[in-house]
Amino acid sequence: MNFNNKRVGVIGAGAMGSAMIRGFLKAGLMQPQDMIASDLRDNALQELKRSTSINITSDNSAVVQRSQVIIFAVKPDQVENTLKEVASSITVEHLVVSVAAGISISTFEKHLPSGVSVIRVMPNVPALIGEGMTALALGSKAGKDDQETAEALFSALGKVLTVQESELDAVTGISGCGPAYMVIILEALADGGVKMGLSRQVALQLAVQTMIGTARMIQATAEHPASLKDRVCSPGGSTISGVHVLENGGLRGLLISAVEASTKRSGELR
Ligand SMILES: NC(=O)C1=CN([C@@H]2O[C@H](COP(=O)(O)OP(=O)(O)OC[C@H]3O[C@@H](n4cnc5c(N)ncnc54)[C@H](O)[C@@H]3O)[C@@H](O)[C@H]2O)C=CC1
Ligand SMILES: O=C(O)[C@@H]1CCC=N1
Repeated sequence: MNFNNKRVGVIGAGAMGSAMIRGFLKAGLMQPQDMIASDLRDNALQELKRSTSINITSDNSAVVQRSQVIIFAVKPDQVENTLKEVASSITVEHLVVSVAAGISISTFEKHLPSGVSVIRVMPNVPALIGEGMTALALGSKAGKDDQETAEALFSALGKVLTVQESELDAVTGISGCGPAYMVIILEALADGGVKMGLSRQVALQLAVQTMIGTARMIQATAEHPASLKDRVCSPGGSTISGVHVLENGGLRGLLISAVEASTKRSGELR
């Protein structure tokens, strides 16, 4: 079986490239023989081959030749070189997908033969376990079929939204970068528990399940976060004492500034 009779190739098998590959396989969307990945690092490719059995190559053009959907997952500063290397062998039969932060659709369209469909997406690392968040934006040549292909591909990795390309830097600032913010919060909550005498293992388990449970509850009920906070804060109780410390420390302002900084930085990468 392969995905809608389309073979998928990934150029750049690093953190995000390999998370997507593993996510597609885990979701049963395609079989290992229908996937190919290229990278400059032989050890990364060998490890991917060992753990997933997908096809690997050090030759980016082999990915183009053997795939209908080509996902560019190299660092933003490597996109242009990689694109120039393979652009002439890409045809209108291909769908080009880029996950590179900040690299515009027009950069791709400028280098590719005219008529090639491009979709720019911003996934995140929880794609690895099917809990990803992906936003996608359509290039000028991408049609309904291309959108459906990309949505089917990325919905195997979690939730998918279609947005305007102009919104993708802000998407990057929240969900692209967000896993790093979330684990910093988790680690710090666990540190608090350790400071108060809990074992690291117990403290982390408490923090993780609290984050999952709270997020799932907001997702399931669409309750406003402030209303849930109010329900947890008993009058004169322990939560409001902790909330006071967070407000004094400016946690909200810090998180807003973090999203703003990531969004701006993403915009500088193009
Ligand atoms: N790490 C993350 O959480 C997310 C990353 N992204 C985007 O994904 C892309 C990749 O990021 P990461 O996976 O974090 O970086 P990474 O450094 O882990 O992976 C990039 C891979 O590309 C390979 N590479 C470099 N030049 C190459 C070339 N010419 N041909 C083939 N392979 C080449 C590298 O050896 C490396 O394995 C970036 O554009 C980033 O903006 C998007 C969303 C989330
Ligand atoms: O840090 C970065 O630039 C990439 C984009 C989103 C997550 N990681």
